[in-house]
Amino acid sequence: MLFYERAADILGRLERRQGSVKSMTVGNHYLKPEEKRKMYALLCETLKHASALSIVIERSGLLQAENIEARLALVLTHDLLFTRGGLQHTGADPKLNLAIRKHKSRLASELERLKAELGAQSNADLVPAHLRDAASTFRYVRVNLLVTSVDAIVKAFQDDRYRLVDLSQAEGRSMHQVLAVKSRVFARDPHLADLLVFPPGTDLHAHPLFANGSVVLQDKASCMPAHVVQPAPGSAALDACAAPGNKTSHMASLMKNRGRIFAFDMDQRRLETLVELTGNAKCKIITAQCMNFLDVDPLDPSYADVEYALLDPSCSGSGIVNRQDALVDSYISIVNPTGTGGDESRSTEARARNLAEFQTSIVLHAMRFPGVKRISYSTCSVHAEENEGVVARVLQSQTEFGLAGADQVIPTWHRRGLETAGLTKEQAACVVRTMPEDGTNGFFVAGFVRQQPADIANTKQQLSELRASRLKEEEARPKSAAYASNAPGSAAGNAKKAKNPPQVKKQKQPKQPRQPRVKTPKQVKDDVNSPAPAKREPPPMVVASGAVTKSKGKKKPKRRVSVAVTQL
Ligand SMILES: C[S@@+](CC[C@H](N)C(=O)[O-])C[C@H]1O[C@@H](n2cnc3c(N)ncnc32)[C@H](O)[C@@H]1O
Repeated sequence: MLFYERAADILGRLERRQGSVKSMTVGNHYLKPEEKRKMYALLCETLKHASALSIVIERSGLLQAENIEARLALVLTHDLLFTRGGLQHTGADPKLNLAIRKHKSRLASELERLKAELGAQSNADLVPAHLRDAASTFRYVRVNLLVTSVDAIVKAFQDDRYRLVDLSQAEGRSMHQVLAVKSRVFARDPHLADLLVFPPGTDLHAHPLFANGSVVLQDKASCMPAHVVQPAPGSAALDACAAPGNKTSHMASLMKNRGRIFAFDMDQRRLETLVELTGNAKCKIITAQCMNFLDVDPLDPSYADVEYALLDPSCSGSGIVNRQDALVDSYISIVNPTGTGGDESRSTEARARNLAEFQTSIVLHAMRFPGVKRISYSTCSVHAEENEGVVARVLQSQTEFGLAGADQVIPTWHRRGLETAGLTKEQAACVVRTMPEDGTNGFFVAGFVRQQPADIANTKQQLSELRASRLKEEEARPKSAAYASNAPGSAAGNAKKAKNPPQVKKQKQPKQPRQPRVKTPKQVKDDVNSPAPAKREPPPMVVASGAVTKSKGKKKPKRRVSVAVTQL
């Protein structure tokens, strides 16, 4: 296939949602290495300008005159009108190249006419506003208080020629005006004390302060849960769905590396990333366990002193501002304005329902830990069913916990919950939402606080009933269905993970002795119950630090962590 034909083919696949722009361009084995970036750029730009290009093509009569396919016309017209070099000579059949060039002046005059109609000064102004918004999310830098202080980091950025601006003195100017794209400025975040804000597009991945663990690149919304759960230094906390560990490391930062954090996740690879990331961030109080949280026994004495629970379970991710997704969605709405996604939207609804059930069960399970007194529940979803809906169900299902008041849940943040899905106006005011127009991802956070002491006898009874019903469900399920139902929270998924905890300890490699990076529940229990080694500080916990190969004095080769990008 020639270059433009391939591009048109990928557009068709994007319409059918058969993959992402990235996977079908930079991850496309049919493309030569030198073509991959070009193809990626062509598709992103064509998608961005698809609405303007479609109008120009239609008005020019190109499709009828040359009898060419609409997607092919889009990519060809893009390059013809929007790139300096024009059409790539070998990008299409020479006859087609010639035919399209014949229409250049007509297409160009239609483009100018459209710009005049829309008051657009440049081609960039033709990009719809909602796609520009997606690119305008601020970059947030969380200061790792285990390594440094906010003041020290502010000074370090100033020394690096970044200018500190005071948002409280902005006098009616929007944050986007104060922190304009490409300017070398930054500000202290007005809501979260350990956060700094940089203009959209700032890339600090190569900055030494990121490389040495002094700062973590984490979206603002994702920094809210740790501030809502507010774990006290020296206490014990749990993170139920922890990997890749951004919120876990944030809790450790707020706890000043004092106390302990039990971090659970059922995905071993993600948990290994957690161990690495939290190790880079110098966290020393995290015990990482590869487990389904729903299988963790709240009455296990190891967790008796756990007072705080951060719950950030899997969700639809509908709040994540991903430019490419936004581009594809927008393109599909142009080429298929009436939408033929009936089945798709039905399955989305069903998925949201299943997720909400799973999310509710995670919150209710955390409430069974007798010492837990404060919980944060969060999702990066904008669907009420996964957010306010889950909160309402949790409140209806038990009486020991109530909603934390608005004064405890990022009180200065303006956007609160929706008065919907069973929440009253007062309850909705207690929870927090963020949206892309706030310069963050779409996100939701609620806090729960214990109102009555735990009824341990009742909890025990509930737990044994729960286990019995899961076992029954598992036995009743036909074997062949096991894989499909291995979703988070499903009984089969739980049973599978619980029965086959990953054995990371690899004893059979005498040349490279390793300590287990992620401990099995039994190993963790042994650690918790065994006395602290005399010289270790802090003592008994499995430390999720990068230093896991101390034993033979050999340095472990540094692994690159691909997840260390703007983190959710
Ligand atoms: C939204 S991500 C968590 C992100 C993480 N809190 C952070 O800030 O880095 C959800 C995680 O939940 C894990 N998960 C899903 N179901 C789980 C379960 N039943 N028990 C434990 N972990 C689960 C997934 O593997 C995934 O890593």
